[in-house]
Amino acid sequence: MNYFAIIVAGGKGNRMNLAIAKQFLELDGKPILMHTLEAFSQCALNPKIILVLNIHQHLFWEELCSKHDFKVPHEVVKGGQERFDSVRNGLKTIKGKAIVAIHDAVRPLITPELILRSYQMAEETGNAVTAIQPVDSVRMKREGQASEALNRDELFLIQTPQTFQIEQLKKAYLQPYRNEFTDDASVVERAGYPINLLPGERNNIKITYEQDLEMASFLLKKKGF
Ligand SMILES: Nc1ccn([C@@H]2O[C@H](COP(=O)(O)OP(=O)(O)OP(=O)(O)O)[C@@H](O)[C@H]2O)c(=O)n1
Ligand SMILES: C[C@](O)(CO)[C@H](O)COP(=O)(O)O
Repeated sequence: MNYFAIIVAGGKGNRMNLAIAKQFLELDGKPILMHTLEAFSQCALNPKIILVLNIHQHLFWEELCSKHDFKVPHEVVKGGQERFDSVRNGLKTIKGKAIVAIHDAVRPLITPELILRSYQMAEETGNAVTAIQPVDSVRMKREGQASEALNRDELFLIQTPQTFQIEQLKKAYLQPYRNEFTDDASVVERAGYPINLLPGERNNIKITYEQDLEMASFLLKKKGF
């Protein structure tokens, strides 16, 4: 079997509100994105890595790779307007039978072990979407209505990697973009495939705000990565 990883890094990091997109910010002396690629390069299945980057950042990335003597093999593909478009661009480069993991560049604490489990489960069952359960109580509030308690035992917080047999992804990503497509599972589910959840990791945080970067730095030191 052929194993691929599409690392989506084509975003602008608007919520972080810094001059530089968050995937290039330094974490323990090197860009966040390099930690993420290294984790995939350490997966026992040796996936081929496709990195999706905004076209205006390709040269900057090359410079960063030289500066940090970064040697993890990868192919660079141009990003799109939405995360959905970036994934679709990455997918276009993959031909033939494959298992494809899609992962946010800004989740650098992902472990090679979870990546491996994700490929194994997707190969056996069609797909594997990593998720953890909430520890806080949860309420739903619809406009004009009072808030309502939800049963948190029935709720899951979805992470990446989200890993699929390529047939599912190719069919799903033929659909036009919809606002509710916030991840790959929602796209594949709408194409008619049931989604299988795989226990994720609490440290696999998505760096969205500055506090997340501080937390990632702390967790990295603690784990002695
Ligand atoms: N057009 C886009 C938008 C997002 N992403 C990637 O998808 C992942 C998750 O997206 P998010 O955390 O929302 O990143 P940004 O879009 O950069 O952040 P923001 O929404 O705050 O602008 C990130 O690795 C981001 O680079 C992408 O490849 N292409
Ligand atoms: C894909 C994702 O990380 C799963 O939790 C999430 O949906 C990305 O959302 P964002 O708003 O693009 O960060």
